[in-house]
Amino acid sequence: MNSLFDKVNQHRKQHLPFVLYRKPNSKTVIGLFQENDHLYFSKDFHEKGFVFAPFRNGDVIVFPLELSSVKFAAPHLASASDEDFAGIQPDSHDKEHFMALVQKGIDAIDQGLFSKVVLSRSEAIALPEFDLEAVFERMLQQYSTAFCYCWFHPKVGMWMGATPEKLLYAKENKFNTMALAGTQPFQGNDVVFWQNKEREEQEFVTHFISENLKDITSEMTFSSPYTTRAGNLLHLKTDIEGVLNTHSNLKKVIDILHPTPAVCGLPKLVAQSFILENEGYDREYYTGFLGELNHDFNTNEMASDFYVNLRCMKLEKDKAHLYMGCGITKNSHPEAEWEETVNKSKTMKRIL
Ligand SMILES: C=C(O[C@H]1C=CC=C(C(=O)O)[C@@H]1O)C(=O)O
Repeated sequence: MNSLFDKVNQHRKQHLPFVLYRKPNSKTVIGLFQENDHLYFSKDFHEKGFVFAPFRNGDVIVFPLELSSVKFAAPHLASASDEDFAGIQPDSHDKEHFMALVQKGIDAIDQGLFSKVVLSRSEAIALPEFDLEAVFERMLQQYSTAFCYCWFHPKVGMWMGATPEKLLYAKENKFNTMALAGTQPFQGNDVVFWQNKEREEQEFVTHFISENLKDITSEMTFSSPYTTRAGNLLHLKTDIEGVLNTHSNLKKVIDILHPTPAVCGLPKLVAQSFILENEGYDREYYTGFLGELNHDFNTNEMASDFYVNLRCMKLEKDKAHLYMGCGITKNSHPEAEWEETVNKSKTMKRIL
């Protein structure tokens, strides 16, 4: 990792953009270093490079391959600990505010405005000392099955995260994605019981993908939902794969999938307006997506590999802003949803 971090430190000093990432279950860390400080935006996902997209429909930033240098590292990491972690306690004001927001979401569902909405909050924590290399290594070590990244652009800021959710992998006309939703803490048990609330919340996502990709695919297969672990949390997941038909292209698939009901809601546009009007803060890149665009940096093949930006934080000089949300359905309870965000906040708190 030393020479990779020499390059990172050089780039940070010169205020130049870079991204470091490691794919789920991979041992290789890839670094992409843009050699100027322009902000480039993708035009219909035709470029090759690394994209970073916000939650709201808007400009998708790309680090273009032809303007960047690439470096690899294969760090030796100690094995992760399973210790429970209490973490810094959030403010009681935040709790009241979030529970009121969840109640408003439940009321809107009862009034028939939408059937699911994903509501979130952000929490700032002080970081008097921050060692990027140490934090990044802890993230790799703790979350071997996540997509781990650190992304920086001098005109946007620094973001870091360890997300369990793939948005889309596409190569030629084949693709795969997942429906990930429903959360409970990992308690070391082999047999896990899921309530109807979580099952329904996850089925919404699977159903949305199946209904909406139908017109641009010629084949699609779905696994049964199964339990998957992300750090100290468990989720329900359905694997989805298929073949895109000739009416399709990458832009069309992304426009359909993003933002999925795992981070936004159903129907998508009403849920999104409710979020924008009521959450009371700007999600920016949280619940956006990021990843390789039209280029697999490991194999140099033409493929795209995008992840949803979850379990992430925005880093400022002496502060980190953490972001976490949860799917609200008619059966949600504000207190339980609050606890879920507290558990999700530990993903980043644990490595700081
Ligand atoms: C919106 C988040 O998680 C999503 C992904 C998995 C499980 C979720 C849930 O159980 O609510 C969310 O849909 C987040 O972690 O901030």
